[in-house]
Amino acid sequence: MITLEHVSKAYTAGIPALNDVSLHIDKGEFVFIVGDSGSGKSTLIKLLLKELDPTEGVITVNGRNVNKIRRRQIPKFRRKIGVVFQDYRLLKDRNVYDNVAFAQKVIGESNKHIKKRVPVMLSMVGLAPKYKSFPDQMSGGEQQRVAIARALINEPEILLADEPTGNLDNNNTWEIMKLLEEINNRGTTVVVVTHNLEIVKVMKKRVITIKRGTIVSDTRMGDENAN
Ligand SMILES: Nc1ncnc2c1ncn2[C@@H]1O[C@H](COP(=O)(O)OP(=O)(O)OP(=O)(O)O)[C@@H](O)[C@H]1O
Repeated sequence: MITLEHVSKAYTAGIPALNDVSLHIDKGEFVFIVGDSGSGKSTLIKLLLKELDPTEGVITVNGRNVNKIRRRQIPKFRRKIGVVFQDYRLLKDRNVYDNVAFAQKVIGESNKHIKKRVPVMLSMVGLAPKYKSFPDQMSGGEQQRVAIARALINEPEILLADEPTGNLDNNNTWEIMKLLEEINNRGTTVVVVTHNLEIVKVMKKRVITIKRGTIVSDTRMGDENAN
């Protein structure tokens, strides 16, 4: 599903942001990526989305060698990857329905299909009654749910979440984590970048820790019992 083989990324001369990283994430896994600020987590996400190219190494996502994807093939490649960010990135001048529908419009889905599909996604994230609300009228947790619905509406195989609970209080953080777990239980591979070690501890998933651009540990549920 996701494979990195000896991947490095240097922005400038000096210590690379990622340094000889190899990892494999299987279809259906739920993985946390943790590490201090500046350790290379966002760089890794950008490489997976082909927003950046590696300086060295091979990246495979959904069976495609990302290095070999041509510029014009990038939109199609990204369709199979849902992404959510800390700051939600919703369209402020569009309501909830339109924000979610937008992801389908850009890939040319028919209005008929969109009208059926958007309410299904909004129900899944618990926001069906709020379809007419605008982002500014919603809590952070609700906005993140809209972002998740938008990320999933085109049925991606992978959901990448970069600090999805970074702006949320404790309650909303757990609600979003439960939702991500549910999405994973339905078969989507979920990769969550976070600073929040509390959630990582409680969720008991695979945890990849990055330090100064290198993977320093990769543990699975239950491994931590040894400590
Ligand atoms: N566009 C860029 N140009 C030059 N250096 C960059 C660029 N983006 C990131 N870096 C550097 O690469 C390293 C890794 O950054 P990255 O954003 O991947 O870290 P991070 O783990 O996501 O940090 P944070 O948790 O603060 O978001 C840092 O030293 C950062 O300063």
